[in-house]
Amino acid sequence: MKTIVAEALTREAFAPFGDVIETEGTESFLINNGKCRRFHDLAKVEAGGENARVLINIFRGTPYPMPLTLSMVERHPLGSQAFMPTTPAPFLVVVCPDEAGRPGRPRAFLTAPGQGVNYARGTWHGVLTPIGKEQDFVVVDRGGDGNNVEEHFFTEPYSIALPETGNAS
Ligand SMILES: NC(=O)N[C@@H](O)C(=O)O
Ligand code: NI
Repeated sequence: MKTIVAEALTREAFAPFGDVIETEGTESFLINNGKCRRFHDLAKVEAGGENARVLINIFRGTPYPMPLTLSMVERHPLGSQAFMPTTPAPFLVVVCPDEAGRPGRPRAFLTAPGQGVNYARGTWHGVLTPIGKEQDFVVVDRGGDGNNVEEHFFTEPYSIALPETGNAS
């Protein structure tokens, strides 16, 4: 198996795949008579196709052993998909560039506590991957008619390792 080591998630590194959802380095302004700070327009929500609408969901993810055996990635051709953790624990994000309709070599990112991600429409990604314990996420994605998931199974799985030695499964 080829091993890929996760890198720290940054807005710049993730830009080809979507948005990093965090307050750091973003525009914000006070609302509610100064009692609330709005961190505004952090990610691009896309919902295309017939009868498209935006869904707000909660995903309760079960952790995966590390290093992760990545045998499949998927994408959503009709909309974006955002994952925002409700607890400040890091999780694993895996994405692939698209190469003529097939996923290229995966890239893995370890989020900082509290960071979320928004996969741009059609971005190849691994499924939700918490680390070490069950974690809830607010998930914003697309509902409506038509099929919004395409899966790709690798002929040879990849091993996705965390940057430090914390890869014990
Ligand atoms: N299938 C589903 O809703 N979840 C996946 O899209 C995922 O990215 O985890
Ligand atoms: Ni998905």
